Amino acid sequence: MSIQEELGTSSTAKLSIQNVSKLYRGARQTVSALEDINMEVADGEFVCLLGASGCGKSTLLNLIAGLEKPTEGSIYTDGQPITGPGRQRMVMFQDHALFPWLDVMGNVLFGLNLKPGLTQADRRELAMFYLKLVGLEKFSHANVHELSGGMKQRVALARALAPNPQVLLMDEPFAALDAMTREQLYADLQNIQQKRRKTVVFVTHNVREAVCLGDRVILFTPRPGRIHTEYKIDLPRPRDINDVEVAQVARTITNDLKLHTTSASV
Ligand SMILES: Nc1ncnc2c1ncn2[C@@H]1O[C@H](COP(=O)(O)OP(=O)(O)OP(=O)(O)O)[C@@H](O)[C@H]1O
Repeated sequence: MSIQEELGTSSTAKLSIQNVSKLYRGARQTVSALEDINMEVADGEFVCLLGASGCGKSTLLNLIAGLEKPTEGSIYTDGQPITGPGRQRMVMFQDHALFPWLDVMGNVLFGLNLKPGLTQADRRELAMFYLKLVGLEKFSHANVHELSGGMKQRVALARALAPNPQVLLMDEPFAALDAMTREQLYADLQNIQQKRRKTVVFVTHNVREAVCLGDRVILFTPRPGRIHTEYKIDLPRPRDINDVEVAQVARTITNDLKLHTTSASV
């Protein structure tokens, strides 16, 4: 594969989640984490999964990633059943999970090293392209411990984007950051999404964050997690989390959410 093909936007991914339930069977109890989930994610769509702690958001993300298997039902990408992890579905977690023994460039190269058909020079060029995209081109030789929390998450984002996956799965990636850093990352992520157009599934329990980022927000009920309501967010982009319109839509969703739980944040 040429570097030009690598840098092209991949654009045929679509997720289909059909009748998915997930039970965790323990020695003493069985937890029903998800029950009869049906949803589709269109190619290039940014979908936020929203709900209180324990409603199964991360479980669904792990099922889409292929890290776990549903107890019932199936998940398809481009019509093919997901049977395990794959390079077309990259995951980014709340904890950056960077390798401390590698520098910034080494971390971004990590996923690229597994890709066949690229020279080492191609890989370095691609890694630098993604470091530029997240605004860290001057930090390619920095060690992980020298970076702020926000910078670490930027490196994690560059590392997830570098293999050019069709689907990006993000599990509360900004939850541990301070408000100002988070706001900058909301702007950057929207900018990156405009340029690289991925199919994104983003887990959060922050209503405003979901409205700020999502094309669609899917609200889950608490255990067992079921889809309660879907909201199409038709606000213009780029959005700022402090926009009045974002706050208004968030207020509507929060009122719905309060009917089911008190532990989500606005
Ligand atoms: N490996 C596991 N073994 C047993 N139970 C689990 C496991 N993983 C998750 N659960 C249970 O499944 C339910 C859903 O958990 P999950 O982490 O998916 O929720 P969540 O909505 O992502 O929560 P949070 O917002 O707190 O991360 C919870 O009751 C949790 O305790």
